[in-house]
Amino acid sequence: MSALVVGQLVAKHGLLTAVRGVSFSVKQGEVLSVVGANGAGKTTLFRTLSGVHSIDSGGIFLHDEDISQLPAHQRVRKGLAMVPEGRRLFVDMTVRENLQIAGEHGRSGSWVLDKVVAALPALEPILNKVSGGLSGGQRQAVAIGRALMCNPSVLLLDEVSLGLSPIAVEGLYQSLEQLKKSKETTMIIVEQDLNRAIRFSDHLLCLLEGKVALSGRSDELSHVDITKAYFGLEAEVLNA
Ligand SMILES: Nc1ncnc2c1ncn2[C@@H]1O[C@H](COP(=O)(O)OP(=O)(O)OP(=O)(O)O)[C@@H](O)[C@H]1O
Repeated sequence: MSALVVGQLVAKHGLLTAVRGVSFSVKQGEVLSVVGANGAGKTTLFRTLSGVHSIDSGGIFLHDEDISQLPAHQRVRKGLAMVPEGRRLFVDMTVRENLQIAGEHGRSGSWVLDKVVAALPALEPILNKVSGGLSGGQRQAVAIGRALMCNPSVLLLDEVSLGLSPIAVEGLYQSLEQLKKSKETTMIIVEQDLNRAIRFSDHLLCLLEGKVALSGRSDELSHVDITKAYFGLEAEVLNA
């Protein structure tokens, strides 16, 4: 069963069409990576899915329900949560308070504080620390924890490893692997590291200038095809 179905989605910034008729679907418990060069439309697509950017046309269906006209907070209540690029935490509050507040605004479900801390072990030693003093990797773990506290059936992760040290990225992806194994949460991720995106996801969608240039099972797509779609190159150029 598909957790999320997106049909012919179009989104604009003024006169510029950033997302041009994008369609895809993700099954419950699967991971989809959205890749593409700078300006390909990934962030606009995510902001449109989460409801902070309005669509021009097309449809977004969460478990068969059309959510495309709902405001962002109602989408969260229906089970669609986003970890935005650049983490926005309440910096004067502790990690625990940040997580608890998120829990009050989402759906009710099995993701309570203890379960979130078990899934993201990096949170345990910092629960009582003020969020403003955390490292980048710690802040990112809190941002993911906050999204989980909303009990999402679909979690959107936009460049979660941006600006983190290699060790922090490794730790973060170990936690995400754990989450993936549980099959409880469908994930759609934007990840700049193409190899990591391929390894971590079940399916891959490559955007080029707002359109789907390539999509398929991550383990069935060749590096050449992905690179070609990513940069809009012809195969002959790559092989030259
Ligand atoms: N607020 C905005 N106002 C006008 N144009 C915008 C705005 N945000 C993005 N764009 C344009 O929309 C297109 C898609 O941008 P978007 O940020 O969605 O791409 P992206 O794939 O996420 O890129 P990046 O990897 O650099 O974040 C680009 O041409 C960009 O210049």
